[in-house]
Amino acid sequence: MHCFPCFSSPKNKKSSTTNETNDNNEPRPSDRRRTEETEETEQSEGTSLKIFTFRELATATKNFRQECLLGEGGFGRVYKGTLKSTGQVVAVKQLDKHGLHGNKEFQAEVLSLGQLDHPNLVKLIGYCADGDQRLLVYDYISGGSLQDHLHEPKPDCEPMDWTTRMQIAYGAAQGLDYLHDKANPPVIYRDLKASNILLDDDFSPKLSDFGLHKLGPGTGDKMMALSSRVMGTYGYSAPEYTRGGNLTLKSDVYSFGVVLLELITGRRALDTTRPNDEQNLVSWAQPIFRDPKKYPDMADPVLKNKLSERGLNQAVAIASMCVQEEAAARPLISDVMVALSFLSMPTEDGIPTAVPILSFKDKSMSIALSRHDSNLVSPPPELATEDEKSSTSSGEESSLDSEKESVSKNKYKKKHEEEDSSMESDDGSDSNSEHEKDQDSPPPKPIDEKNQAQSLKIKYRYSWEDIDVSDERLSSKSSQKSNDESTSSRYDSDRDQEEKEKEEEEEEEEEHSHIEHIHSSKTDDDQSVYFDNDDDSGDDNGASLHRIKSEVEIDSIKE
Ligand SMILES: Nc1ncnc2c1ncn2[C@@H]1O[C@H](COP(=O)(O)OP(=O)(O)OP(=O)(O)O)[C@@H](O)[C@H]1O
Repeated sequence: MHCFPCFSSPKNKKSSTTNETNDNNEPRPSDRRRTEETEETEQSEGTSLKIFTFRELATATKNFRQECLLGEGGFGRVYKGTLKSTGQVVAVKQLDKHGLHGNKEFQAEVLSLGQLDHPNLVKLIGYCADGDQRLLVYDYISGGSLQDHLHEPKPDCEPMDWTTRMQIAYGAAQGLDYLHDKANPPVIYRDLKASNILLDDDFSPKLSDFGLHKLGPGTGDKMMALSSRVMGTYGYSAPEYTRGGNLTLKSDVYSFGVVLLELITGRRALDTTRPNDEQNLVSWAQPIFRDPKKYPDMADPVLKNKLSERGLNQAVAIASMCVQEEAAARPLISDVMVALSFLSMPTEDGIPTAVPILSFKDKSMSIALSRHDSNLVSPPPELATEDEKSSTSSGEESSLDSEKESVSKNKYKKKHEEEDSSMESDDGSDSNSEHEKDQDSPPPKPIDEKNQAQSLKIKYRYSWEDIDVSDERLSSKSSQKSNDESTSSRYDSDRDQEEKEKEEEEEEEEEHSHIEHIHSSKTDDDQSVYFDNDDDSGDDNGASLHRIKSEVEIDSIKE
């Protein structure tokens, strides 16, 4: 049993002022007038967002009283409140004034935030823009943050069990996948960390604080110097972001990997109370990633063997993929999400009976769901030592995957081009053709629970691709160039192998003609662009990472 009430009481993290008589928060005459005129809260046109008066929110939070203060973050103070009109309990975020925007600008940003809706995101229910006051009103999430539960548990609270941890990771991955893959345009979270993952009463995670960077300090008319808010949070920020401000969807994947490591180890992303070489969680974990035998030593001691070694190995493997130095080598969050969906399966004894076998090779991650008693796990190729690489390739999972995964980036580049041209219809709708293809294919075949030798194989392929996009939301320009240069040199070296790969491709097609493609949960939209070019470069060095194709197959494990 976990005890959420431990974290339900309001807390004051940074503020020491009492707001009862805070002049700044005094309702303005115009607010009073509006409240008197309109009994009901206005609805923002075309959205479900409510427009609150300052007075309504002042009433809800007892005039922003200290006892209602939940805490203070990089964007301002957050108060717990109860809306008088509906009785709904809300969290009211009062944005700092130095990030102040004009009314129109603020509303445009808020309206786009209001479109985001997913069970694993904290729901924005409304806002207030009155005079120089900017407030956001969210659903109140009663269970506290992951940070509270993992790192600051109350003495009478039991530690979170393994399955719960994996379920939290899975839910957080779903929320992030929504922002990256489903939101249009995609949203880079920027500041994913344990304190921004709020937990509901049933431990369902909700990501908070997303999409606020345009409203907070560091933006707007009164631009501040590069603030800690803009630079993310140390210990969670991807190296490319910390070094040069290069921000992509893969920076979020890095931060996610750090959170997953926290869940696995029970350690903080940054813990200055530990010895020097253990203070930064990722730096501490990197050498261990190379030695799967040491994975059990990484597990949070409070879990005391109440976890499956296989599950642990797989979770560590996923985390190690996510926190790789090279952004391009990190998996997409959608792939991480699929892997975690298996690891988070609840079982009676808390030990999953089916765990995915992951393998990582040539920018490709395969996941096989197996009921075999295999503890095998392979770290990403970038992390494996030469010895490990060769031993992995002779292991069981290698027999599952090696034949398919030896195909190089160039070959997939070619395939992708073919797919692109065949998918583009006259009206430009490419998803329909795939949909039609799906309708023609045989219906999904369920996994046979009794067939121990059956596996579910999900395969994602990546390829380097020349691309020309300019969505600034996908990347900042500053240090993209170095990324592009390194990718294009790799791309060149691949060309030399073209003939060999052609042969491999033909062989592979023959080998797998018998495999029944039962289901594909991915659409062509998944062939997304994850890096954009340096617009200023004007050359064709900009190579981008594409996911070419995902497949889900049921196949027999070869013994
Ligand atoms: N919707 C919400 N429901 C319940 N509590 C919330 C909600 N949003 C924020 N809080 C709490 O309010 C406090 C301040 O949150 P906020 O997100 O502003 O800052 P933070 O996450 O602590 O720091 P940072 O701004 O650096 O991310 C935290 O304790 C947070 O858990």
